[in-house]
Amino acid sequence: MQDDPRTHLAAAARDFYARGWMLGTAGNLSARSDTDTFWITASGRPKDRLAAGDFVLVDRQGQVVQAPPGRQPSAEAAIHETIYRHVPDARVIFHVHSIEANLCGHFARQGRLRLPPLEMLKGLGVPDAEPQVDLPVFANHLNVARIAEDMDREFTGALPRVPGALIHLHGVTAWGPDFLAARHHLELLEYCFRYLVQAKILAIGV
Ligand SMILES: CSCCC(=O)C(=O)COP(=O)(O)O
Ligand SMILES: [Zn+2]
Repeated sequence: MQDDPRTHLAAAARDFYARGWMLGTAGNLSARSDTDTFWITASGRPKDRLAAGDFVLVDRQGQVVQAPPGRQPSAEAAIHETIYRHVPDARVIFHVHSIEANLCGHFARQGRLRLPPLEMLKGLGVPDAEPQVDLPVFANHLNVARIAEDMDREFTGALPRVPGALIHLHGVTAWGPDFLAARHHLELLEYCFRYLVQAKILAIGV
């Protein structure tokens, strides 16, 4: 059970819940296996107390392979499926709803949020001296399939330079090749969001 991805996902969810990023059942987490299936949180479950019965196994077409009674996959599973399809080394995906991520959506221009040129960007795979890096920002649609379609279109053109994407007035999604890397990527993006909000309050140009 120790190496069961569901155990790692539940631990990550408790951590993110404690940070205020997964309140009121918000967010969803997934981990891909070698067999082209992924475990994803069931829809509408409280993220501070996930158990094995709160995860659904789905295939790359979004079809349910294994589900505990009464559980449906996250309503946002199509977004995870889209990311796994486009990003070959993404094996873990974390989607959370922080206040700062949602405030930062207001700073986006033309579907892009310019990240602050911080040393921290190295942890997102950007080693440049004076980085000029944008995070893609997608419109939030009631129909999640439309968000996934927008992401599919964008990622078909080019993958983002950093392992993440923002959905306006909704939350951020970050990914990585393993649990630790995905968590670091999420933490670094959330750090950037906090920085941008504080910089705005202090009227510091970024
Ligand atoms: C209360 S959060 C609204 C839905 C959402 O955006 C989310 O991340 C959780 O949806 P899920 O179906 O994965 O529970
Ligand atoms: Zn969400």
